[in-house]
Amino acid sequence: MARIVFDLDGTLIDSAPDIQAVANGVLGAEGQQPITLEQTRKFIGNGAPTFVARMRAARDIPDSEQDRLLTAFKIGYVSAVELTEIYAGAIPALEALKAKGHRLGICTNKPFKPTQSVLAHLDMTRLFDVIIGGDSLPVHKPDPAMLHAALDQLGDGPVVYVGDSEVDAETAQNAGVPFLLFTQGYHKTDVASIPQTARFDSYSDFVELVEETLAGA
Ligand SMILES: O=C(O)COP(=O)(O)O
Ligand SMILES: [Mg+2]
Repeated sequence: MARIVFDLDGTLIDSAPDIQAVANGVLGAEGQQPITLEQTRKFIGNGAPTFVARMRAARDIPDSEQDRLLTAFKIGYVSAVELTEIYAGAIPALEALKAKGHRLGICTNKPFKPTQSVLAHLDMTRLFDVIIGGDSLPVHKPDPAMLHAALDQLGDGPVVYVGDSEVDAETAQNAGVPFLLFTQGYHKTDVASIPQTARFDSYSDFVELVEETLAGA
């Protein structure tokens, strides 16, 4: 049986509307204009500190405000669950993989507490044997240590990593594992230019794609 590890934001859940709302709450309290959903999607991927730095840069807020605004952002982030939606077909696909005996994990740059909150809110915690957040280790993706930590906790067996961004592709390359790219998430460049084993647009044929990838690995 295999170990299948997933990124979270932009891969299993469309969380950008919640992240945008938290960001705009922080900006509003500073007397700043809001950021758009499109900007939010571009700023996601490298964890909360980088998101806040990109948000500040969009509003010309100086570096000296980083720690204060990151603290405010993280406070709002823990309960930011109401606007997030699971991508169509993701839950049946995860359940089918589990039913086949595969072990599933999460490896996200989202901080651990908001990860726990949103997974619990969406009744998804039950699906995963390991959850590693962006602040669970001293380093985060694209450092392969997060993925290695998740894989170690899942035991033995072949591996697939599933994500939506350039950061995930780099993480998979750094860890030397096959990478499946979900094209509907928050990538910044053309999907064809992102290093990948294969890519998919919908979860309807995802289980077959995983089995093919495992067979070819
Ligand atoms: O929080 C982020 O920046 C990205 O989260 P992800 O790693 O689940 O895409
Ligand atoms: Mg992602």
